[in-house]
Amino acid sequence: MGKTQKKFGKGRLDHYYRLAKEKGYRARAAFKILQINQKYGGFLEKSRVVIDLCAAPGSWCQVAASLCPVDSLIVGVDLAPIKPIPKVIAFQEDITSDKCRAQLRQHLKTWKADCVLHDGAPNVGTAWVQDAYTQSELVLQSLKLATEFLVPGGIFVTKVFRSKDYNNLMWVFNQLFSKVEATKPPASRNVSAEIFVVCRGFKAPKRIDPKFLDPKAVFEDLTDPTPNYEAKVFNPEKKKRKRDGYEEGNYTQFKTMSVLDFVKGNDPIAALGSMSEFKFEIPEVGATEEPVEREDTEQNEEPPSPEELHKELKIVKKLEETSTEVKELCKDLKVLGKKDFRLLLKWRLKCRVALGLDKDDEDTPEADQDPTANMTEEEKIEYELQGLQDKEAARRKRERRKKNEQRQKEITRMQLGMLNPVDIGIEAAQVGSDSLFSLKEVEKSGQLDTLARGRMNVIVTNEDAKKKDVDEIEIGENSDEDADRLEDELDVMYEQYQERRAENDANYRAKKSREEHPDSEWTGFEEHASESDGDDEDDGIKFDEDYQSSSDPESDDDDDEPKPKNRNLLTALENSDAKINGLSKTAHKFFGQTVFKDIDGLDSESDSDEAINKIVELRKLQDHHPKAEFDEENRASSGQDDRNSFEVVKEVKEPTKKSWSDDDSSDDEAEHEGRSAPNIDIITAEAMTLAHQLALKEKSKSDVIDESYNRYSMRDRDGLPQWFLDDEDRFSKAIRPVTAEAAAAIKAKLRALNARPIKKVEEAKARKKMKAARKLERLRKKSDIIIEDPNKSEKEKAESIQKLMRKASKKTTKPQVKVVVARGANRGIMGRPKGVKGRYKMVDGRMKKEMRALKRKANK
Ligand SMILES: C[S@@+](CC[C@H](N)C(=O)[O-])C[C@H]1O[C@@H](n2cnc3c(N)ncnc32)[C@H](O)[C@@H]1O
Repeated sequence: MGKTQKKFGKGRLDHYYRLAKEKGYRARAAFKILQINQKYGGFLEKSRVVIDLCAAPGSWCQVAASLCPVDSLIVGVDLAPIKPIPKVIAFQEDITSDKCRAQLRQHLKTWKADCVLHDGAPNVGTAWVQDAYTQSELVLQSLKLATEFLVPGGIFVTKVFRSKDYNNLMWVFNQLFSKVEATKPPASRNVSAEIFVVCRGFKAPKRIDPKFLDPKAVFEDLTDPTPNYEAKVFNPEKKKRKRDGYEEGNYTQFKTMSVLDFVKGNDPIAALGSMSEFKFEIPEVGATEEPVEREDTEQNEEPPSPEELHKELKIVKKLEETSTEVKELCKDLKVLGKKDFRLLLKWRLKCRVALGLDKDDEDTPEADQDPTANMTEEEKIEYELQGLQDKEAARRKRERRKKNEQRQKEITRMQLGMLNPVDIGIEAAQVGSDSLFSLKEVEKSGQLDTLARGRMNVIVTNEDAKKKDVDEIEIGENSDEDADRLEDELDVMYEQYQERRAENDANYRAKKSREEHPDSEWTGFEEHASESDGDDEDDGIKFDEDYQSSSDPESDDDDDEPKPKNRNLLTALENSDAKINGLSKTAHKFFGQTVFKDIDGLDSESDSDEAINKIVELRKLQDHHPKAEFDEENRASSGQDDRNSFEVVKEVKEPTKKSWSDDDSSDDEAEHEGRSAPNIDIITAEAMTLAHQLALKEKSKSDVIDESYNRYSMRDRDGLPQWFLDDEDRFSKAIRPVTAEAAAAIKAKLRALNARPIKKVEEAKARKKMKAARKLERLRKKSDIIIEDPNKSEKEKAESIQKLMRKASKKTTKPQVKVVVARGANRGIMGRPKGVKGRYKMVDGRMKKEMRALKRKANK
């Protein structure tokens, strides 16, 4: 098989490749040094001694041999053998070895080099095994040789790669040379990360700090001193293969640390991010791979003795907070989640208090570290005021959070039917004032009976009545402030992580928007109560608008402003004139829908809930005929209500069979327009299975309701962080059965959906149709005129119409535009080019190429 030539990237055999062949250079790299030499004043022409490090196959040596003065000494060295070059001494050696240095010395004798060239790159030669050094280390090694052999004022040319080490290298070059410039000769491919640094004016210091030439010192000095371990929680680093091997002296990925170091260290997050285990042992000297800076011991202070450490460890172990859970968590830090980290951080704070490193907020005598000691009277007052304000704000925030959590919990329970109103009152009273309301308030307002009798949506709280109790909650929480702060930071990071995900992941965005606009079913009045502008008088209890805004546990966190205090606990609304024909506004709106318009008697004042219940029942029976005449008997008004029955009323779709059908044509959509409930489309195999089961009467409604009460539906979500809930929603959910038929149905449905033309095509077709219709209309009008013309005979009329029709059916073709490339005879001419008829367009020959290049650039 013949050799195939690569056409792209580095493998492309380009202009310089051919030129090198032409000129007899061993590599196209020759042009790089030629161009550098030209740019920097032809230094090779003035060099009598040149050392070429990493010279194989030897093109730089060839250039040097051709440019340097006739009797110059040119020495080339490489790991790979270099075929002999006239006027060049070449030998095979590793430039990082002492042997190489010795050989160079041997060849140079007492001379010094005017110029040291280095074009080394690991893994490009043939000596793969020896090529252990990284490019930057190789550069530093070559610099080392250069500093040894260069004359004062000499030139060092080296190749470097743009990497994180680049700046460090440049810094070192600048210390040793008076002029340092980076350049990329045209012969160097743009796709290559290489650039060349030309260091002129070697300073030839008498003594060079070995650190300047020590790869460890040069490349590690400037590494980020404080890695952000916190960020690692939500921004895990992309795992890279350890191509460089293990860290020096650390041949394991499992890192341990003594709990004492964790507790005493001032960067617990770093420890949590980098360690694998916290050991309940005293720290050995040098045992931790990453030495921990301690807050408690000053740099020059004596380290604690082993006895002291034992004592401290004992205290930590005996601490009440050092639970089995904490111990287990310490065993494998790499598998912990945010909640576990938080627990460990809290535990650390407690340990610090126990070890006397921190003071417990509760018994900290403020005078101990009185920051106001050096303040003027005015400053003191301001300081105190500020402190009070901060405290008040924090208290309010905590208070609201707790309140909301409690409310949320109770409302969820009530919605699930787990509580009746009396329970709520009792529970709230037990919990304290930080709940929905206090029973005393209810009693005072005289609404206790009303409350106990009926079902309610929301109970309004009286904020003032609670204030005195809130202070109690505050106790013991100050010590958690640090943990709170960390928690907040993590929450912010989680939000940012979600934003980033939303930006990059279209599926995620779609899912979110589905969550925001769910195709929820209408489940009765209560769900919509909050939307009805506080008109939900069904229970005789006013819906507090404030409540609505504060019921979102997240909404209040940023908002420290106190809410308006119009929270009268209960407001009797029996006499409210908001009722319309005996129905609440919501109910009135509902029965105002077209499906009810033929049902007589709904307007009558005597129509009460029982009649409505009957409607519901009737509709259930009639299912297919919602607009059927309502029996006279059923219209009779009757006694008192059982409002709960509304909750199960669902909108009945007209043709029932269509609700399960896969046909979602536009006609169908039009049919559904104007209805209150959305056109529910079955898109998952689970839903399809359920639909089949319901349709085949394998399952009843009550079965479905029963199934919805499972261990997942009763989950307590209050107070849990969003990231946790998101995870739960993803992984901890009921697995619904799927039948093969349902899966096949969904598959077929999706196939049909995909087979449909896209919107644009449909639109284009519609436009075409519309144009044709207009044309036809115009023709019709014209032919009408012809027919009505009294001066024409019937034959003439027929002919004229036929002519019209022929003209209309004639296909019109767009005039073609001829593209003329402006080259050769056409270049630079004004006006129509010779021999071109009709419409034409002059184009630049390069345009196509350039457009492509621009596109490529934009895509990068
Ligand atoms: C890009 S080539 C040099 C091309 C050369 N300048 C020319 O014009 O022909 C890089 C060379 O660096 C050499 N090299 C890599 N590591 C080396 C080392 N430690 N000691 C000596 N040579 C090394 C490789 O063997 C390879 O031949």
